[in-house]
Amino acid sequence: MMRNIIAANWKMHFDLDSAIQVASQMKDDLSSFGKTEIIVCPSFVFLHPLANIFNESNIKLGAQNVYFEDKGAFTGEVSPSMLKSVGCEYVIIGHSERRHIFLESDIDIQKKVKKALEYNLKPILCVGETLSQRKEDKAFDVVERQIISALDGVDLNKVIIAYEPVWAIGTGVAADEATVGEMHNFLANLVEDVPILYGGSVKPENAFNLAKIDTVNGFLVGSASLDTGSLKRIIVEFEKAKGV
Ligand SMILES: O=C(CO)COP(=O)(O)O
Repeated sequence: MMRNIIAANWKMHFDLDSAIQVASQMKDDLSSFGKTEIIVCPSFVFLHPLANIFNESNIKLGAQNVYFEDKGAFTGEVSPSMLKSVGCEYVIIGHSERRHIFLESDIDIQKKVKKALEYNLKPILCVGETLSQRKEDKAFDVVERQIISALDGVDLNKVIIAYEPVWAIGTGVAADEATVGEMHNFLANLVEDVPILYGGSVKPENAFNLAKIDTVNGFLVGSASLDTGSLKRIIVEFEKAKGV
């Protein structure tokens, strides 16, 4: 049975007080979900306090980035062992905002995936095409290249993939079900037995229909994950669609 996973990407939101408040609320409100794995990915600076909150709950902790060296003179970077030491189990790697705003290359992302796994930190690898790549009919080539490059020689058992079409992120309009289904089926053939999440404007209103797609094994949720109520409704819709 494929795992069901809902991951929350908080991006660069909240201050310490509000992060603690929302996390505590999530711990209380989301503890009844047993069939869906829940992963919350806050800013680096909130990882440690949130690890204490989620301790002994069903919510796991993820970071939003990691560096590909063990340690050393890399001002401003965060190593996998640092993340492990504060109770982090997962890490988002290759998010489109990292690729496009911070110019991370496929090679950077490959190195990050490998280094994370060396420390038993589980990567949530993000892939996805831009609008112009889709218009030029290159979506499948782009996503395949991103996957093959990032996962070259990697033990797939510990990896989660998130398909996030860049043009659907933060727009309020998710990719339609046919588009998501087509890409998820393609990915499921490319990397068998790896959970594949969809991300890009997931909200309570579209979660059910997206979750109806067999090869959608969960969601990576941005803005709708900042509010416990909407994240809970997404999980409810997801579980309803999956019949779990
Ligand atoms: O980038 C995303 C999750 O990683 C998606 O963000 P939104 O859900 O805000 O579109």
